[in-house]
Amino acid sequence: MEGFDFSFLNLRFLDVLDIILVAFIIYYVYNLIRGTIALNILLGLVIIYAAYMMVKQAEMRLLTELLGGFVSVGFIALIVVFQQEIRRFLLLIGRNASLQKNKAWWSFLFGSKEVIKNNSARIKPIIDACKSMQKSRTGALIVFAKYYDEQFYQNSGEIIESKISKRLLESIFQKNSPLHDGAVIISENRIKCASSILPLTENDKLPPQFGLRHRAGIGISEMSDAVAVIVSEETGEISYAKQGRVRMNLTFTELEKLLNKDF
Ligand SMILES: Nc1ncnc2c1ncn2[C@@H]1O[C@H](COP(=O)(O)OP(=O)(O)OP(=O)(O)O)[C@@H](O)[C@H]1O
Repeated sequence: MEGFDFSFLNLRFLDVLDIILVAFIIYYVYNLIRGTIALNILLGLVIIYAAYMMVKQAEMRLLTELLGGFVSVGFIALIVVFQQEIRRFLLLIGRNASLQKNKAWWSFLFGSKEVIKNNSARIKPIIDACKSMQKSRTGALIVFAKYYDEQFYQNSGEIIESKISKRLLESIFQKNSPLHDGAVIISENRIKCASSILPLTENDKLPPQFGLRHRAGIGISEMSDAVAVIVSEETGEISYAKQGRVRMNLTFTELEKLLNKDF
C-alpha cells in the first residue's frame, strides 16, 4: 500500500519553529484577552476577514469591494481598536523581563525564604486593612500597578506618596474621608495616590450585584498590567480582578497568596 506523499510540504526546521512560535503568540494573546470584551471584537474582525475571503473566491465584486475596504485598513484598525491590549501586551513583556531579573538577584542574594518573608511584610498591612474594612463594611478599591503611569492615575486623584500602612488605608476609605471615593493606587511598594477614577469595564457578563467599584477594578485590570482588590461595602466580600477576570468571595489566605504572586 502506498503511503501519503508529504513531499509537497517541504518543511524545514525553521518552518516548524515558525509555526510553534506563531501558535505560542496566538495562545498568549488569547489568554490575554480571554473573558474580556476584546475577544468579541477580535471574533468580529475574524468573521469579517473570513467573509471577505469567501466573497472574493466567489467573485462577488460589490461585496469584495465593500469588505476589502475594511480589510485594507485592517492593520491600522487593529491598532486603534486594540490600543489598550497592545499596550498591556508590551508592558507585560517589558515588565516580566525586568521583574524576573530582580527576583533572580533577590533569591541569589537572600535566598527564596527571604523573598517570601519580605513579601509577607509588604502585604500584611494591606491584608490587615482589608480585614478591618470587611468587618466595618467599608467599601475599598486598591489597585496594584506594576507599571505606574503617573499621568493616568494622578489625573483624577490625589498624590499620597507614602509607605504602605494599614491605618492610612483605613483612613482613606473611611466613609467621611474626602478621599474615600475612587481607588488607591499602590506601586513600587508605596501608596502612590488615592481617589483615582478608573475606566469601567464594558463586560456585560458580570454578576448583577457588581456596581461601579467592581467595574472600575475589573476595568483597570483589563487595560493594564494592574491587579485590583475590591472590598464590597454591601457584603464585605473581597474580590480580586486580574486581566479582566474576577475572583469573588476570597478568603484572606487566598488573597495573600494572590498578592504574593502578583504584587
Ligand atoms: N470610575 C471609578 N473609578 C474608581 N472608583 C469608582 C469609580 N466609579 C465609582 N467608584 C467608586 O465606587 C463607589 C460606588 O460603588 P458601587 O456601590 O456602585 O459599587 P459596587 O461595585 O456595587 O460595590 P459595593 O459592593 O461596595 O457597593 C463610589 O463611591 C466610588 O468610590
